[in-house]
Amino acid sequence: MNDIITFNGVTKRHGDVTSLENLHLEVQEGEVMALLGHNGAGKTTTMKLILGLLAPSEGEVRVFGVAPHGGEADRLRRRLGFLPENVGFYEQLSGREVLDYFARLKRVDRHRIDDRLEQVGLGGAARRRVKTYSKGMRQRLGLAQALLGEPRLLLLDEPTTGLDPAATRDFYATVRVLRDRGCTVLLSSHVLPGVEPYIDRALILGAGRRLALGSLDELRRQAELPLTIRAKGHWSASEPPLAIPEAGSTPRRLNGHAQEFSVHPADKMAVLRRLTATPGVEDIELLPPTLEHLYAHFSSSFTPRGLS
Ligand SMILES: Nc1ncnc2c1ncn2[C@@H]1O[C@H](COP(=O)(O)OP(=O)(O)OP(=O)(O)O)[C@@H](O)[C@H]1O
Repeated sequence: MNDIITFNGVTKRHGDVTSLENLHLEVQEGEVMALLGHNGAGKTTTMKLILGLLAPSEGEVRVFGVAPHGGEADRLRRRLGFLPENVGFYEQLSGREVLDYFARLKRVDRHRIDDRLEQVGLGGAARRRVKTYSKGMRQRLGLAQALLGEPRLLLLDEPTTGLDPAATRDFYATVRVLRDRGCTVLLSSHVLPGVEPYIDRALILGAGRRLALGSLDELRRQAELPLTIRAKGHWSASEPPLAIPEAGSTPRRLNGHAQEFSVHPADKMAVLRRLTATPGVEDIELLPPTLEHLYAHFSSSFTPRGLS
């Protein structure tokens, strides 16, 4: 696989403030990478370095093999699509007119505007004024704007902030189609449950430093957090809780129909074997740590700026 983005020991300083410190990162062609971190962790700085809006203080950034703030910047920017946080549009224009305006600004083919609107599910609303669009439709118009010129790399800064779960799902479903067509996507988000099903890997930043990097499975292996095993059945309040010695502790009783064990990953199979052989257990659910659990785990290992 080709690396589309490479950060090699990148540090960015603004006077006394270090917004990114010695970051090493490779983003490969066709992957969706999430950039996660608290406010001020360095996510926007990372995006600005990729866009060539900032130059590194130390180290080297390469995008499609070239330095984004160097002599190739203009040519490179045509291969990038960017959806900034809080994107704003002229309310009186239709979605189609907004895209036409951006296509002229970007000097890209205006004949593909209708395709872009269809691609993000706004074909039917193309001639409606933006002021009549919902928040979800505006974000999808922002995505259509980022797709002008058919970029091979998309940068999405907090693209689903303020969207409800259904609109978030629709937005990321569109992003997944783009990924399946070979587009590389880097997105930042605070809405972890919404983004979890759609990402290939996550980079967790804390105070400008890399705290963790990997796929969900890799992060789970690194974190070694317990998983939840839920046994389902019918138990009366007077019955004792299930006794599963391999689990190492007594279960939490959720109600008369479910009991939950917190199990170290290494003990998972032994607990499952015991539960399947236990009378009264009718069903078993496995709940691995979510992206939110992993994020909390890795970000608990650093001190936020100003508290050290
Ligand atoms: N031009 C600047 N001058 C001084 N400090 C800056 C500048 N740009 C960024 N910073 C600082 O660098 C740190 C990282 O900022 P950045 O905007 O990259 O964070 P972020 O993770 O995107 O945060 P948020 O989630 O709030 O958008 C912050 O402490 C910020 O105040």
